[in-house]
Amino acid sequence: MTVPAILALEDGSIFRGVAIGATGQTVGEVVFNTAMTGYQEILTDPSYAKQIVTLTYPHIGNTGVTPEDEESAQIWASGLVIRDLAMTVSNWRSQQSLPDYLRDNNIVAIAEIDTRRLTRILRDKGAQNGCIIAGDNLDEAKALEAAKGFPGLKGMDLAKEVTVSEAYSWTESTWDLEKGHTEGVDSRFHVVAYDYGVKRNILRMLVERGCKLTVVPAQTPAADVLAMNPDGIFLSNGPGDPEPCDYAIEAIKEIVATGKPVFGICLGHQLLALASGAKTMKMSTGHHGANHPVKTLADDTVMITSQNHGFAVDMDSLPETLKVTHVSLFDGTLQGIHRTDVPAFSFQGHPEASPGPRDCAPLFDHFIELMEAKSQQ
Ligand SMILES: NC(=O)CC[C@H](N)C(=O)O
Repeated sequence: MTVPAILALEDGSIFRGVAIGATGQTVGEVVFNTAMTGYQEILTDPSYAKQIVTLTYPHIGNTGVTPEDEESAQIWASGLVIRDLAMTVSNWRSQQSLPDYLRDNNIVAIAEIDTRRLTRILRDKGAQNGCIIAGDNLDEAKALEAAKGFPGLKGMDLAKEVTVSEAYSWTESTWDLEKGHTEGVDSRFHVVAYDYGVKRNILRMLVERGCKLTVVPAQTPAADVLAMNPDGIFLSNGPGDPEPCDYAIEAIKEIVATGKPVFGICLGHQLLALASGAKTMKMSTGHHGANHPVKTLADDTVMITSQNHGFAVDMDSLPETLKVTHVSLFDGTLQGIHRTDVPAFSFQGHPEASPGPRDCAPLFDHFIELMEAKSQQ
């Protein structure tokens, strides 16, 4: 039996469709993601907290879901909007269908939506706050009111909400076709990773490169991290606005001052920039997809990258100690920085992919090189 659903945007647009997840109501910032695959990794990326994701690829659900592809312990996206749900699941790794997975996780989702019309609105007007209601007796006015009532992500510190409560160690490495997820061996470096909403594949790619990982809560003071005497510190991705995360900015300032190697991804990149004296801003549509060209300024090469961010570091605000290393070829925004005075660098996109291309995996190798160089001093 089909259950009806509606999506309302703060600009007054109403879309009617069918529910493919839980019944009920959800609100958040509506953003579009252009990746053709990886809906499960997208849903479980903690950086999507308080966001409703619409996928521009029209046919979704055909490969089902598997616990092996979870990027965190739960779905963090506030909702899902798609054009067409696959009628059948066909993949040897699948353990559950997408609608069952959404219902089990109590996620409200809507299909049969004109996602091209929706994406044009988001592209032209910028990300919109929105509301999905799924169930009988749908009330458009109520959905519109809820969409308008969502305060928006600007000024919202979500890293401290999605982080873990206790520190833990992580030993799982990357996925192998024959072995599944492997365990790390021969760890050469101890890395403390700040969890602002970390994606598992980042941790796996560090383990794969010989790191022993201790993952710590977002609000862990720098002194506690330094007391563990790490070889390097990693700053994770995460949801919300980086600017209000004053505890993180403070801790990063202290850590960077020690001269220990630091690597930041996405929110971690923005926080390293803020801790170095730069400014961040809210973008209009943001970048969400798996095909974004990014130029490496050092050698004029182009990487196709995975992206998921709605804030960016303001290129005009960089202090002298920050050198630009990467720029987006879609809109010229800042994609990477390196400190000129200490071994600290960061990237705005997602080198861990998951989903997406692996062109920028060498950024992880650069972190290892910095730790190697430091250990030889
Ligand atoms: N993936 C991320 O870490 C996102 C960073 C930040 N929340 C943004 O939207 O820009």
